[in-house]
Amino acid sequence: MKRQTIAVSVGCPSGIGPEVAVHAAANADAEARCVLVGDTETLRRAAHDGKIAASRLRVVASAQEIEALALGEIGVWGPSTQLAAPAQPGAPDRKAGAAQLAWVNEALALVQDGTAAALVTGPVSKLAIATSGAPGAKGFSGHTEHLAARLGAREVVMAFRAANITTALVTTHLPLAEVPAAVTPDAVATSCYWLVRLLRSLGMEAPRVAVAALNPHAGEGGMLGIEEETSIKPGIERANERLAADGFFAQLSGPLGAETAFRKQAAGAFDGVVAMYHDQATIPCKLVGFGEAVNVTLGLPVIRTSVDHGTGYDIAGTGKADPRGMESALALALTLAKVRGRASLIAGAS
Ligand SMILES: NC(=O)C1=CN([C@@H]2O[C@H](COP(=O)(O)OP(=O)(O)OC[C@H]3O[C@@H](n4cnc5c(N)ncnc54)[C@H](O)[C@@H]3O)[C@@H](O)[C@H]2O)C=CC1
Ligand SMILES: NCC(=O)COP(=O)(O)O
Repeated sequence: MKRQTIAVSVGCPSGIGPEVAVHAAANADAEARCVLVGDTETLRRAAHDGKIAASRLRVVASAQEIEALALGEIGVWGPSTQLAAPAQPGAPDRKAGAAQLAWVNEALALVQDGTAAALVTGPVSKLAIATSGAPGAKGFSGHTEHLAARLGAREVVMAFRAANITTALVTTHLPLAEVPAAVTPDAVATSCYWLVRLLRSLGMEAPRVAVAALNPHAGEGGMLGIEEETSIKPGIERANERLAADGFFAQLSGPLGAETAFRKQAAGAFDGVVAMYHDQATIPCKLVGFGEAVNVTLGLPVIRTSVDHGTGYDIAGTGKADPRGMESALALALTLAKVRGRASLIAGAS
Protein backbone atom coordinates (compact mmCIF):
# COMPACT_ATOMS: atom_id res chain seq x y z
CA MET A 1 0.00 0.00 0.00
CA LYS A 2 1.40 3.38 -1.02
CA ARG A 3 0.69 5.91 1.70
CA GLN A 4 0.12 9.62 1.06
CA THR A 5 1.38 12.23 3.49
CA ILE A 6 -1.22 14.87 4.32
CA ALA A 7 -0.04 18.05 6.07
CA VAL A 8 -2.74 19.45 8.36
CA SER A 9 -2.55 23.00 9.71
CA VAL A 10 -4.64 22.67 12.85
CA GLY A 11 -6.23 26.13 12.90
CA CYS A 12 -6.77 28.49 15.80
CA PRO A 13 -5.35 27.02 19.03
CA SER A 14 -8.18 28.69 20.98
CA GLY A 15 -10.78 26.99 18.80
CA ILE A 16 -11.87 23.45 18.02
CA GLY A 17 -9.30 22.91 15.25
CA PRO A 18 -6.68 21.02 17.31
CA GLU A 19 -9.26 18.63 18.79
CA VAL A 20 -10.96 17.81 15.47
CA ALA A 21 -7.57 17.46 13.77
CA VAL A 22 -6.28 14.93 16.32
CA HIS A 23 -9.57 12.99 16.20
CA ALA A 24 -9.70 12.91 12.43
CA ALA A 25 -6.04 11.93 12.10
CA ALA A 26 -6.60 9.11 14.59
CA ASN A 27 -9.48 7.79 12.49
CA ALA A 28 -8.00 8.47 9.06
CA ASP A 29 -7.73 5.87 6.32
CA ALA A 30 -4.54 3.79 6.67
CA GLU A 31 -3.38 5.19 3.32
CA ALA A 32 -3.19 8.69 4.84
CA ARG A 33 -0.07 9.51 6.82
CA CYS A 34 -1.14 12.63 8.75
CA VAL A 35 1.28 15.27 9.95
CA LEU A 36 -0.29 17.89 12.21
CA VAL A 37 1.22 21.36 12.11
CA GLY A 38 0.45 23.21 15.33
CA ASP A 39 1.47 23.60 18.96
CA THR A 40 2.71 20.26 20.33
CA GLU A 41 1.36 20.75 23.88
CA THR A 42 -2.06 21.85 22.60
CA LEU A 43 -2.20 18.73 20.41
CA ARG A 44 -1.12 16.47 23.28
CA ARG A 45 -3.86 17.96 25.46
CA ALA A 46 -6.42 17.52 22.68
CA ALA A 47 -5.37 13.86 22.35
CA HIS A 48 -5.64 13.34 26.10
CA ASP A 49 -9.08 14.98 26.27
CA GLY A 50 -10.21 12.95 23.27
CA LYS A 51 -8.97 9.71 24.89
CA ILE A 52 -6.44 9.11 22.12
CA ALA A 53 -3.32 7.36 23.42
CA ALA A 54 -0.44 9.81 23.76
CA SER A 55 1.84 7.16 22.24
CA ARG A 56 0.08 7.63 18.90
CA LEU A 57 1.46 11.19 18.57
CA ARG A 58 5.04 11.22 17.31
CA VAL A 59 7.01 14.42 16.91
CA VAL A 60 8.79 14.39 13.55
CA ALA A 61 11.30 16.85 12.18
CA SER A 62 12.25 15.64 8.72
CA ALA A 63 10.81 14.02 5.61
CA GLN A 64 12.59 10.77 6.59
CA GLU A 65 10.95 10.74 10.03
CA ILE A 66 7.58 11.35 8.42
CA GLU A 67 8.17 8.43 6.00
CA ALA A 68 9.03 6.25 9.01
CA LEU A 69 5.71 6.90 10.82
CA ALA A 70 4.12 3.55 11.62
CA LEU A 71 0.49 2.72 10.80
CA GLY A 72 -1.66 4.31 13.49
CA GLU A 73 0.91 6.95 14.41
CA ILE A 74 0.10 10.61 13.94
CA GLY A 75 2.96 12.92 13.06
CA VAL A 76 3.32 16.25 14.84
CA TRP A 77 5.62 18.60 12.94
CA GLY A 78 8.35 19.49 15.45
CA PRO A 79 9.66 22.60 13.69
CA SER A 80 6.16 24.20 13.88
CA THR A 81 5.88 27.59 15.56
CA GLN A 82 5.19 26.88 19.25
CA LEU A 83 3.13 28.85 21.77
CA ALA A 84 4.98 30.16 24.82
CA ALA A 85 1.86 29.66 26.97
CA PRO A 86 -1.26 27.54 26.49
CA ALA A 87 -3.94 29.19 24.34
CA GLN A 88 -7.16 30.20 26.11
CA PRO A 89 -10.16 28.23 24.75
CA GLY A 90 -12.55 30.64 23.06
CA ALA A 91 -10.32 33.69 23.45
CA PRO A 92 -7.50 33.96 20.91
CA ASP A 93 -4.80 36.50 21.68
CA ARG A 94 -2.38 38.06 19.21
CA LYS A 95 0.08 35.17 19.62
CA ALA A 96 -2.65 32.67 18.77
CA GLY A 97 -3.53 34.81 15.75
CA ALA A 98 0.06 34.86 14.52
CA ALA A 99 0.62 31.14 15.21
CA GLN A 100 -2.37 29.95 13.19
CA LEU A 101 -1.14 31.83 10.12
CA ALA A 102 2.39 30.49 10.62
CA TRP A 103 1.00 26.93 10.73
CA VAL A 104 -0.82 27.40 7.43
CA ASN A 105 2.44 28.57 5.84
CA GLU A 106 4.49 25.80 7.48
CA ALA A 107 2.06 23.08 6.36
CA LEU A 108 2.02 24.56 2.87
CA ALA A 109 5.82 24.48 2.80
CA LEU A 110 5.69 20.71 3.43
CA VAL A 111 3.55 20.35 0.32
CA GLN A 112 5.67 22.72 -1.73
CA ASP A 113 8.88 20.83 -0.99
CA GLY A 114 7.23 17.51 -1.86
CA THR A 115 7.21 16.10 1.69
CA ALA A 116 3.40 16.03 1.70
CA ALA A 117 0.97 15.32 -1.13
CA ALA A 118 -1.84 17.57 0.07
CA LEU A 119 -2.70 20.36 2.48
CA VAL A 120 -5.71 20.18 4.78
CA THR A 121 -6.50 23.26 6.80
CA GLY A 122 -8.23 23.53 10.16
CA PRO A 123 -10.46 26.49 11.02
CA VAL A 124 -8.79 29.85 11.54
CA SER A 125 -10.17 33.17 12.70
CA LYS A 126 -9.72 35.71 9.94
CA LEU A 127 -10.03 38.48 12.52
CA ALA A 128 -7.49 36.96 14.95
CA ILE A 129 -4.99 36.60 12.10
CA ALA A 130 -5.63 40.00 10.56
CA THR A 131 -5.20 41.77 13.91
CA SER A 132 -2.24 39.68 15.13
CA GLY A 133 0.41 42.07 13.88
CA ALA A 134 2.30 39.17 12.27
CA PRO A 135 4.11 39.93 9.00
CA GLY A 136 1.75 39.39 6.07
CA ALA A 137 -1.30 38.99 8.32
CA LYS A 138 -2.93 42.37 7.83
CA GLY A 139 -5.87 42.07 5.48
CA PHE A 140 -6.02 38.26 5.79
CA SER A 141 -9.51 37.40 4.57
CA GLY A 142 -9.32 33.61 4.25
CA HIS A 143 -7.12 30.69 3.24
CA THR A 144 -8.38 30.83 -0.33
CA GLU A 145 -7.11 34.33 -0.97
CA HIS A 146 -3.98 33.82 1.15
CA LEU A 147 -2.91 30.62 -0.64
CA ALA A 148 -3.68 32.11 -4.05
CA ALA A 149 -1.43 35.08 -3.31
CA ARG A 150 1.32 33.01 -1.71
CA LEU A 151 1.39 30.53 -4.58
CA GLY A 152 0.90 33.13 -7.30
CA ALA A 153 -2.14 31.25 -8.62
CA ARG A 154 -3.68 32.90 -11.67
CA GLU A 155 -7.24 32.00 -10.74
CA VAL A 156 -8.75 30.23 -7.76
CA VAL A 157 -12.29 29.16 -7.00
CA MET A 158 -13.76 28.26 -3.62
CA ALA A 159 -15.90 25.13 -3.75
CA PHE A 160 -17.81 23.01 -1.25
CA ARG A 161 -18.82 19.41 -1.36
CA ALA A 162 -21.56 18.27 1.03
CA ALA A 163 -23.85 15.22 1.09
CA ASN A 164 -25.67 15.83 -2.19
CA ILE A 165 -24.49 19.33 -3.00
CA THR A 166 -21.33 20.40 -4.81
CA THR A 167 -21.02 24.10 -5.38
CA ALA A 168 -18.45 26.63 -6.55
CA LEU A 169 -18.54 30.33 -5.74
CA VAL A 170 -18.15 33.30 -8.05
CA THR A 171 -17.17 35.60 -5.17
CA THR A 172 -15.61 34.69 -1.80
CA HIS A 173 -14.98 36.87 1.25
CA LEU A 174 -16.27 40.33 0.50
CA PRO A 175 -19.05 42.53 1.86
CA LEU A 176 -22.43 41.74 0.33
CA ALA A 177 -22.68 45.31 -0.97
CA GLU A 178 -19.64 44.64 -3.18
CA VAL A 179 -20.95 41.39 -4.65
CA PRO A 180 -22.93 42.69 -7.67
CA ALA A 181 -19.90 44.50 -9.09
CA ALA A 182 -17.73 41.42 -8.56
CA VAL A 183 -20.14 39.16 -10.45
CA THR A 184 -18.52 39.76 -13.84
CA PRO A 185 -18.81 37.54 -16.93
CA ASP A 186 -15.20 36.44 -16.44
CA ALA A 187 -15.73 35.56 -12.77
CA VAL A 188 -18.86 33.56 -13.64
CA ALA A 189 -17.03 31.76 -16.46
CA THR A 190 -14.07 30.93 -14.21
CA SER A 191 -16.25 29.43 -11.52
CA CYS A 192 -18.28 27.36 -14.03
CA TYR A 193 -15.08 26.10 -15.66
CA TRP A 194 -13.43 24.97 -12.42
CA LEU A 195 -16.59 23.39 -11.03
CA VAL A 196 -16.81 21.25 -14.16
CA ARG A 197 -13.18 20.22 -13.66
CA LEU A 198 -13.85 19.31 -10.01
CA LEU A 199 -16.86 17.23 -11.00
CA ARG A 200 -14.77 15.50 -13.68
CA SER A 201 -12.10 14.74 -11.09
CA LEU A 202 -14.82 13.05 -9.04
CA GLY A 203 -15.76 10.81 -11.94
CA MET A 204 -18.51 12.73 -13.76
CA GLU A 205 -17.75 12.73 -17.47
CA ALA A 206 -20.44 15.20 -18.55
CA PRO A 207 -21.55 17.06 -15.46
CA ARG A 208 -24.89 18.87 -15.32
CA VAL A 209 -24.33 22.26 -13.70
CA ALA A 210 -26.90 24.87 -12.72
CA VAL A 211 -25.72 28.46 -12.61
CA ALA A 212 -27.61 30.33 -9.91
CA ALA A 213 -29.01 33.81 -10.40
CA LEU A 214 -27.96 36.69 -8.19
CA ASN A 215 -31.36 38.34 -7.85
CA PRO A 216 -34.72 37.01 -6.67
CA HIS A 217 -36.52 35.02 -9.38
CA ALA A 218 -33.49 35.37 -11.64
CA GLY A 219 -34.13 39.09 -11.95
CA GLU A 220 -37.80 38.72 -12.99
CA GLY A 221 -37.11 39.86 -16.54
CA GLY A 222 -35.00 42.81 -15.38
CA MET A 223 -37.57 44.10 -12.87
CA LEU A 224 -35.55 42.79 -9.91
CA GLY A 225 -32.01 43.21 -11.21
CA ILE A 226 -29.99 43.07 -14.40
CA GLU A 227 -26.88 41.02 -13.52
CA GLU A 228 -28.47 37.88 -14.96
CA GLU A 229 -28.46 39.53 -18.40
CA THR A 230 -25.30 41.62 -18.14
CA SER A 231 -22.99 39.16 -16.39
CA ILE A 232 -24.34 35.67 -15.80
CA LYS A 233 -25.57 34.81 -19.30
CA PRO A 234 -22.38 36.12 -20.97
CA GLY A 235 -20.37 34.27 -18.29
CA ILE A 236 -22.09 30.98 -19.15
CA GLU A 237 -21.31 31.55 -22.84
CA ARG A 238 -17.64 32.19 -22.06
CA ALA A 239 -17.50 29.09 -19.87
CA ASN A 240 -18.96 26.96 -22.65
CA GLU A 241 -16.33 28.28 -25.07
CA ARG A 242 -13.47 27.65 -22.63
CA LEU A 243 -14.70 24.16 -21.74
CA ALA A 244 -15.07 23.27 -25.40
CA ALA A 245 -11.61 24.60 -26.20
CA ASP A 246 -10.15 22.39 -23.45
CA GLY A 247 -12.14 19.34 -24.56
CA PHE A 248 -14.50 19.16 -21.57
CA PHE A 249 -18.16 18.45 -22.04
CA ALA A 250 -20.75 19.78 -19.60
CA GLN A 251 -24.33 20.97 -19.58
CA LEU A 252 -24.54 24.45 -18.08
CA SER A 253 -28.07 25.68 -17.29
CA GLY A 254 -29.06 29.08 -16.02
CA PRO A 255 -29.29 31.63 -14.69
CA LEU A 256 -31.71 29.75 -12.47
CA GLY A 257 -33.25 31.11 -9.26
CA ALA A 258 -30.81 30.07 -6.53
CA GLU A 259 -33.54 28.44 -4.45
CA THR A 260 -34.49 26.24 -7.42
CA ALA A 261 -30.92 25.47 -8.43
CA PHE A 262 -30.00 24.10 -5.00
CA ARG A 263 -33.30 22.33 -4.43
CA LYS A 264 -33.00 20.56 -7.77
CA GLN A 265 -29.40 19.62 -7.15
CA ALA A 266 -30.30 18.13 -3.78
CA ALA A 267 -32.97 16.11 -5.61
CA GLY A 268 -30.42 14.83 -8.12
CA ALA A 269 -31.26 16.93 -11.20
CA PHE A 270 -27.83 18.64 -11.22
CA ASP A 271 -24.31 17.54 -10.29
CA GLY A 272 -23.22 21.01 -9.25
CA VAL A 273 -24.35 24.59 -8.73
CA VAL A 274 -22.39 27.77 -9.37
CA ALA A 275 -23.31 30.21 -6.60
CA MET A 276 -22.81 33.96 -6.82
CA TYR A 277 -21.77 34.64 -3.22
CA HIS A 278 -20.62 33.01 0.00
CA ASP A 279 -23.84 32.45 1.94
CA GLN A 280 -25.81 31.53 -1.19
CA ALA A 281 -23.56 28.45 -1.28
CA THR A 282 -22.85 27.77 2.37
CA ILE A 283 -26.43 27.90 3.68
CA PRO A 284 -27.64 24.94 1.57
CA CYS A 285 -24.37 23.06 2.19
CA LYS A 286 -24.63 23.50 5.93
CA LEU A 287 -28.34 22.61 5.92
CA VAL A 288 -27.74 19.30 4.19
CA GLY A 289 -24.34 18.45 5.60
CA PHE A 290 -23.22 20.62 8.51
CA GLY A 291 -20.15 19.13 10.05
CA GLU A 292 -19.43 16.95 7.03
CA ALA A 293 -19.13 19.38 4.14
CA VAL A 294 -15.66 19.98 2.73
CA ASN A 295 -14.18 23.16 1.32
CA VAL A 296 -11.81 22.59 -1.61
CA THR A 297 -9.81 25.25 -3.44
CA LEU A 298 -9.72 24.86 -7.22
CA GLY A 299 -6.99 26.31 -9.40
CA LEU A 300 -4.11 26.15 -6.90
CA PRO A 301 -0.94 24.29 -7.89
CA VAL A 302 -1.42 22.16 -4.73
CA ILE A 303 -4.30 20.08 -3.35
CA ARG A 304 -6.00 21.95 -0.52
CA THR A 305 -9.13 20.90 1.35
CA SER A 306 -10.61 22.21 4.58
CA VAL A 307 -13.42 21.86 7.07
CA ASP A 308 -16.49 23.93 6.21
CA HIS A 309 -17.03 25.03 9.80
CA GLY A 310 -15.32 27.75 11.78
CA THR A 311 -13.37 27.97 15.00
CA GLY A 312 -16.32 27.06 17.24
CA TYR A 313 -15.08 29.28 20.06
CA ASP A 314 -18.27 28.68 22.07
CA ILE A 315 -17.51 24.93 22.37
CA ALA A 316 -13.69 24.85 22.26
CA GLY A 317 -12.25 22.49 24.86
CA THR A 318 -15.67 21.09 25.86
CA GLY A 319 -15.42 17.87 23.85
CA LYS A 320 -18.55 18.76 21.87
CA ALA A 321 -16.83 19.43 18.54
CA ASP A 322 -17.89 17.07 15.77
CA PRO A 323 -14.76 15.85 13.92
CA ARG A 324 -16.58 14.59 10.80
CA GLY A 325 -15.82 17.74 8.79
CA MET A 326 -12.10 17.24 9.30
CA GLU A 327 -12.47 13.53 8.55
CA SER A 328 -14.22 14.39 5.26
CA ALA A 329 -11.56 16.97 4.40
CA LEU A 330 -8.81 14.38 4.96
CA ALA A 331 -10.72 11.79 2.94
CA LEU A 332 -11.20 14.12 -0.04
CA ALA A 333 -7.55 15.21 0.07
CA LEU A 334 -6.51 11.55 0.04
CA THR A 335 -8.87 10.74 -2.84
CA LEU A 336 -7.40 13.57 -4.90
CA ALA A 337 -3.80 12.83 -3.92
CA LYS A 338 -3.98 9.13 -4.72
CA VAL A 339 -4.64 9.62 -8.41
CA ARG A 340 -2.44 12.10 -10.23
CA GLY A 341 -5.08 12.61 -12.95
CA ARG A 342 -7.64 13.73 -10.38
CA ALA A 343 -5.31 16.23 -8.77
CA SER A 344 -4.27 17.67 -12.10
CA LEU A 345 -7.90 18.30 -13.01
CA ILE A 346 -8.31 20.74 -10.14
CA ALA A 347 -4.79 22.18 -10.29
CA GLY A 348 -4.05 25.48 -11.93
CA ALA A 349 -0.92 27.16 -13.16
CA SER A 350 0.96 29.79 -11.20
N1 LIG B 1 -12.32 26.86 7.53
C1 LIG B 1 -12.14 28.02 8.15
O1 LIG B 1 -11.02 28.44 8.40
C2 LIG B 1 -13.35 28.77 8.57
C3 LIG B 1 -13.20 29.76 9.49
N2 LIG B 1 -14.29 30.44 9.94
C4 LIG B 1 -14.03 31.43 10.99
O2 LIG B 1 -14.53 30.91 12.23
C5 LIG B 1 -14.88 32.00 13.07
C6 LIG B 1 -16.22 31.73 13.71
O3 LIG B 1 -17.21 31.68 12.70
P1 LIG B 1 -18.74 31.33 12.93
O4 LIG B 1 -19.49 31.99 11.86
O5 LIG B 1 -19.11 31.59 14.36
O6 LIG B 1 -18.89 29.80 12.62
P2 LIG B 1 -18.52 28.48 13.43
O7 LIG B 1 -18.63 27.38 12.45
O8 LIG B 1 -17.24 28.60 14.17
O9 LIG B 1 -19.67 28.32 14.54
C7 LIG B 1 -21.06 28.33 14.26
C8 LIG B 1 -21.78 27.39 15.24
O10 LIG B 1 -21.53 26.05 14.84
C9 LIG B 1 -20.92 25.29 15.90
N3 LIG B 1 -19.90 24.41 15.34
C10 LIG B 1 -18.91 24.78 14.46
N4 LIG B 1 -18.16 23.72 14.16
C11 LIG B 1 -18.66 22.67 14.84
C12 LIG B 1 -18.29 21.29 14.96
N5 LIG B 1 -17.27 20.76 14.27
N6 LIG B 1 -19.03 20.51 15.78
C13 LIG B 1 -20.06 21.01 16.47
N7 LIG B 1 -20.47 22.31 16.41
C14 LIG B 1 -19.77 23.12 15.61
C15 LIG B 1 -20.31 26.35 16.83
O11 LIG B 1 -20.19 25.83 18.12
C16 LIG B 1 -21.29 27.51 16.68
O12 LIG B 1 -22.38 27.32 17.55
C17 LIG B 1 -14.83 33.25 12.20
O13 LIG B 1 -13.66 33.95 12.54
C18 LIG B 1 -14.75 32.74 10.79
O14 LIG B 1 -13.99 33.55 9.94
C19 LIG B 1 -15.55 30.19 9.49
C20 LIG B 1 -15.75 29.20 8.57
C21 LIG B 1 -14.67 28.43 8.01
N1 LIG C 1 -17.04 29.51 4.86
C1 LIG C 1 -15.76 29.17 4.38
C2 LIG C 1 -14.74 30.05 4.89
O1 LIG C 1 -14.99 31.13 5.30
C3 LIG C 1 -13.34 29.55 4.83
O2 LIG C 1 -12.71 30.14 3.78
P1 LIG C 1 -11.19 29.80 3.50
O3 LIG C 1 -10.45 30.14 4.73
O4 LIG C 1 -11.15 28.38 3.12
O5 LIG C 1 -10.85 30.72 2.37
